[in-house]
Amino acid sequence: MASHPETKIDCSKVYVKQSSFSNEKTGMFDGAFALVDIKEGELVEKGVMRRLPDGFDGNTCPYIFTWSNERPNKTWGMGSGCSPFYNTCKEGTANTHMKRFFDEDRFEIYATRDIKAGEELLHTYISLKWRTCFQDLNEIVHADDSEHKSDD
Ligand SMILES: C[S@@+](CC[C@H](N)C(=O)[O-])C[C@H]1O[C@@H](n2cnc3c(N)ncnc32)[C@H](O)[C@@H]1O
Repeated sequence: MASHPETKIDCSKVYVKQSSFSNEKTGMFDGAFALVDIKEGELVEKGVMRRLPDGFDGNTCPYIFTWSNERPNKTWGMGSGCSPFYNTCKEGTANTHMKRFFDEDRFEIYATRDIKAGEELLHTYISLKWRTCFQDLNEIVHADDSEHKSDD
């Protein structure tokens, strides 16, 4: 699909619909999906980040991004395009990775393996383990790990 060479936002390979993780038990929610086959290492989506006002507490909002390496994090951002709709999974299992350019307030999302058209796109949230609003989600994502641990 054609895009302007100077565009800062390109999510033309991605679409958003009801997530494959969504069901009556979890409640209905959306996710980002590959529109076309995407090769390992290929750019999936790129976009810009808009910083939220000082004092905004991102611990309470799951739709915005951790936008610094400082911990505890105080800088949060609103991502363009389909970026807010990517759901998450545990480390090492995601099919995409978000590269964050904090100095330029922009991001690029790359495929970590070949992705088929129609597959849900996932990346491991860097704040999954510590963000208050992800506490339940972190337990869901790592549920298998705790089952294995209790078996030990
Ligand atoms: C950044 S949003 C992702 C888009 C969101 N699903 C939506 O419909 O707007 C993060 C939220 O998506 C849901 N989510 C993300 N990954 C999930 C998963 N693996 N299983 C269940 N829910 C998930 C959680 O509600 C989480 O707080």
